[in-house]
Amino acid sequence: MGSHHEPISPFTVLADAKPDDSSLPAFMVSTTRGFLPRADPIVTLPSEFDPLESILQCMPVKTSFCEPGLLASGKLGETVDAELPDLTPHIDKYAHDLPLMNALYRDYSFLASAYLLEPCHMRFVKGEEYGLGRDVLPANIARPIYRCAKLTNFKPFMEYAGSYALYNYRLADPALGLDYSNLRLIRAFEHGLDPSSSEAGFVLVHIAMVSHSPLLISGVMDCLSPFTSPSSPPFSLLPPSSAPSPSTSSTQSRQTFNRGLSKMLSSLRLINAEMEKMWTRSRPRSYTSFRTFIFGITSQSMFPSGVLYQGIPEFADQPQQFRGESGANDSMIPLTDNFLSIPMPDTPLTEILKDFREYRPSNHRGFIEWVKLVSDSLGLKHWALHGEGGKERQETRRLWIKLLDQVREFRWRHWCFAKEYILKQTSHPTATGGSPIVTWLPNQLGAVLREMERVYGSFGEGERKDLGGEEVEGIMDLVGRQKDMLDKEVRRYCEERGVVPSDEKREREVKRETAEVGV
Ligand code: HEM
Repeated sequence: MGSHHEPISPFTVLADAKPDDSSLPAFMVSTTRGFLPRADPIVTLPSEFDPLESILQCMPVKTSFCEPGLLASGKLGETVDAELPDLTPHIDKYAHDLPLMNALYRDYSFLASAYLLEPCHMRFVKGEEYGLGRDVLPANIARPIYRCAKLTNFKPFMEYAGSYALYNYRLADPALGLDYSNLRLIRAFEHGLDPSSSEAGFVLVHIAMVSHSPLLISGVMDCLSPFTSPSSPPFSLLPPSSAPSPSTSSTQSRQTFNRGLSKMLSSLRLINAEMEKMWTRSRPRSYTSFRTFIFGITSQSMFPSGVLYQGIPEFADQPQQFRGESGANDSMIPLTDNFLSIPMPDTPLTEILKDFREYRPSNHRGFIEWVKLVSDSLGLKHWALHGEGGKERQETRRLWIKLLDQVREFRWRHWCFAKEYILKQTSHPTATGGSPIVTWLPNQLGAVLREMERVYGSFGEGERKDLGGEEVEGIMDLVGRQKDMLDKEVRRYCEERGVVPSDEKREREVKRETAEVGV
């Protein structure tokens, strides 16, 4: 566990999201908008892009006029090939307006995914296997999406934040703000332009959850401020044996730290409560039909060798592979994982987790990495749980366990979603982001459950009793039960689907983690 006394250079989290400044990227972390874009997404494109707008309006299975659109009859591909001009030359005129570039990136990425996956959708609705998608993206989509993606720093394929979810809402009445009933989708594949549809509900629940992220971010910043601000009094992060007795400044710093943790906890509770509403806002049986369009082009049977982007010399005629949109690209849980230094097992599945973290706005990525750097290099977890601090330290421990419990709750509910929305509905083995569906989510959920037991077990018996009695004990009882349940469920799904669970491998991992990561 490292100790570090040099101040770490600060990361700028905006206190004013500057919604009118179009020279800044659409996505920058702020304490007012959190991980949402700095301003509500741009809906209307300049008139040069009318041909794009017109195809996108006619595209969904059910259009905004409630008529069957191009995807209902499988006519999107031929319409794009026959009617869409290459509008790339118009892009550079607006290149200074980064939020507009983001809107164009969103719109071209919707078109690209619909174009590539349309044949799979047509087979799916007939009850057949997905088969193969189109493996060539024509220049009239490839060139403009490549250009906008370069300007906005996204991959030239649909992403969760920049396109499908967080840059895809408008307010029905601007005066009513981000209230759920006021949110509408800008683009959709299936029935999503109807706000009561499952497609709309699926996307809008993500947005409603992220609307609670400002408090999470400001909690993290409050916690880290004594460590990262050069003007604050330094306090000890040394192991307990060599730590000096608590001084006023360290007590005050711990109080500040605990206030930050409480903010994070309030935010995560709101986020989890919003997530629970998914069950009614988006129905499990409807998920697999709009999901066809959000698959990626890596590790998917529909694109065994990826996709050739026409007209992009930089790609040198080599097929490209990108992960599909996935909540795995959301930033709230990765932020909390990094802040709490939750160790992930050293498995190929964790490599997928790291890869997912590449698919997000660059400012989000920078922030999450900065939090990891601060947390790891200062040995924050060790100080929080075992550093000096008297009764304030007990409070830190209580809050830390409750924060871990929120991450557990998120991942447990998420595993329940995966069972009901995916495993019960389809045998396709990979999720939209290209992760193996039976084992990937349990990889991280299992890691959190084990971390909770490890952290709790690192307190002395008397200290545990003093942690707040039944609430914390109740949390830990649940952890034990869920660990057993998860193991049994994963084993059963693996058996049913012929996936190798590699229990021995898992046991080896647990042993290694326990040996390596003392708290
Ligand atoms: C019906 C609802 C949902 C389903 C079926 C679902 C499905 C999935 C699947 C299958 C994955 C695995 C990665 C991949 O795509 O390949 C995943 C990952 C993830 N999703 Fe969702 N998701 C749902 C809702 C949400 C919501 C509302 C959020 C909120 C932000 C979210 C956040 C995440 C996160 C953070 C991960 C990474 C998990 C981890 O780190 O352990 N998901 N999701």
